Amino acid sequence: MLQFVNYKKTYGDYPALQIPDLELEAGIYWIKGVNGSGKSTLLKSIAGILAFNGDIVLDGNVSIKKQPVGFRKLVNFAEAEPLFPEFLTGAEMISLFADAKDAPKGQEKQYIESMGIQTYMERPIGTYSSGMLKKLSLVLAFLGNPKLILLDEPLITIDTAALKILYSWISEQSTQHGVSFMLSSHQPLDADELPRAGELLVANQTLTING
Ligand SMILES: Nc1ncnc2c1ncn2[C@@H]1O[C@H](COP(=O)(O)OP(=O)(O)OP(=O)(O)O)[C@@H](O)[C@H]1O
Repeated sequence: MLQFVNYKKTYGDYPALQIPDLELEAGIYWIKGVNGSGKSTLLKSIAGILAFNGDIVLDGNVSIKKQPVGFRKLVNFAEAEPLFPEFLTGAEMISLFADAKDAPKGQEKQYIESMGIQTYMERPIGTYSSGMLKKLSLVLAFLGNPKLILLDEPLITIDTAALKILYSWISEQSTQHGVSFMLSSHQPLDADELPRAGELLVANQTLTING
């Protein structure tokens, strides 16, 4: 599903993360690692928002370097602490993302209703609490027809009801549409909800498949 080719990310002189050739099968992955090990660096690189050396290739033929636009249409990303323009409403933000991701018309409706965020869709994002913001960012990450969804710390700030809904979306997209997921989290994923999740460890400035 995802191939790393001589991947290397440095911040100035600091070698943050280096991945020799590695291929990940389709599936759901829990990215583990201590603070500062490089989890966000990894996810932001795959999301195409951080420059790096080497290449990342999706499904054997879509290279982030050679087909950056096509790659980004197939890979969605929710940041750990999302920042959106405060003057836009949630509905406007969703409309922007839906356009950019070529989302089927009306696709957002089921996610908005299921997450229960319809009551504040018309309010400016600047008035949202951190949990409301997180729920909006999770809805955005599911729009379009992604092959891979990257979720940085998705378990923080949302309430337990929202967490259950998120797990159900992940299971459904994974089993019914073959979407892969990479989730960074300091807490273990719920093994009852995502029984087949694999583990990736970010440590010693590299990424390894754990176990
Ligand atoms: N913009 C930056 N400039 C310089 N160094 C950075 C920058 N962003 C991250 N780093 C460094 O890269 C390393 C990896 O950071 P990263 O944010 O990817 O870690 P993380 O595993 O996501 O951490 P956490 O669990 O605390 O969120 C850290 O040593 C960090 O100091």
